[in-house]
Amino acid sequence: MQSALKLPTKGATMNDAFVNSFYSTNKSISFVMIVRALKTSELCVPVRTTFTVTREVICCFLALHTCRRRRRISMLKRQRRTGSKAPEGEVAVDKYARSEYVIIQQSAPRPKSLSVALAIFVGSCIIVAWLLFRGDEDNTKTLVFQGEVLLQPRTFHLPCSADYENFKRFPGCTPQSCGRGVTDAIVTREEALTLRRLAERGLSLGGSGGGASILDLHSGALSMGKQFVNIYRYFGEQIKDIFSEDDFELYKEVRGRIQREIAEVFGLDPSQMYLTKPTFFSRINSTDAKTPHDEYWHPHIDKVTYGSFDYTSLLYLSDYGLEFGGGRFIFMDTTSNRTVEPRAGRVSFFSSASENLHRVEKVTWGTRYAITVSFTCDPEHAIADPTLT
Ligand SMILES: O=C(O)CCC(=O)C(=O)O
Ligand SMILES: [Fe+2]
Repeated sequence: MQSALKLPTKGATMNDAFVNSFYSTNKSISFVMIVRALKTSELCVPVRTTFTVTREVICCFLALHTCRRRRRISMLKRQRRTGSKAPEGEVAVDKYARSEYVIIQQSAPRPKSLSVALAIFVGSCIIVAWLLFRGDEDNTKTLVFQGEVLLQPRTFHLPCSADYENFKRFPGCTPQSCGRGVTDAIVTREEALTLRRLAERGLSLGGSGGGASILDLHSGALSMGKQFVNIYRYFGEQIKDIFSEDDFELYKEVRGRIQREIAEVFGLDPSQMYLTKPTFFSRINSTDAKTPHDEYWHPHIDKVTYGSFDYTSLLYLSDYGLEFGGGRFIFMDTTSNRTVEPRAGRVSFFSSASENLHRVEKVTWGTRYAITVSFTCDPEHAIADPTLT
């Protein structure tokens, strides 16, 4: 934000120089550079907002202080000229009083404007902190913002639910410790956009009449109106004009990276984890649902909904807030909701039982693309990576 505030440089005090440097586009001062870097970087919006607000407050503070000081200096000069006595509390202007830099030794109590500026500064900080850290009415907090870039996984550990006791245990895979994680470091934006083009091409062959369409490359299931068709059967050899071997290779490669990341975070043996079904691309827009298949927003537990899941991962292929509104992923914890804002290339993963009850917000505008990639510990539920042949 470029402010109109521009103090004259002639006769400037130290504060003038400092204030001007905040707003100068030419002078290089490290703080200005940092602020500018923050503005253009992909750091989260609240951080940028905090910096902007703080910068504005500091500038107001300095400007106020400078005005006050100038008033006092001109008053002292006037008193010298007219020979009148300085008021109680004011002190001498030193021998450089007529030069450009004026140093005043203050014995007077702190001027009122300083206290006011300080109060404004502290008040603004409190308001900004409140805006940043308050929850919504339903106590919703954001785990990861779209504008953040997580170069290290952000992980959260949770006690495992009792659900796992009802299933056979597989050493090296069955969750000992449960939780969730998000990372932007294992799939690049370019890879995500390539996969999104694959989803767009595939889904353009069909698509639900409601807001949610899926394409499952493994089973071939594609939403079509109010039902599903099998793309491999329906389109036969034609499918090779739509998808390439490279597309399937990329899918396999990305799936492998996600598997290794989950294994690392949960302390598992990746060779004991298997891809399971369903594993599918989703495309969601704001069209009203026509069938229950379109109702993606209901709270659910993946292990209950899909049976074989032990670990769920979601690879997002589009950006929340830029390409669609709504559509945030919400973990529904006992006393609060935690959201993940989708970002192209972002991978969110979690243990699939009831410690991770979740839902997706309704998409309010635009189109949201994602892939659900799921893993099981049970070799009987394993599926192979999808292939073209
Ligand atoms: O797309 C998402 O963010 C979540 C989808 C989901 O919950 C699921 O596929 O089970
Ligand atoms: Fe789910």
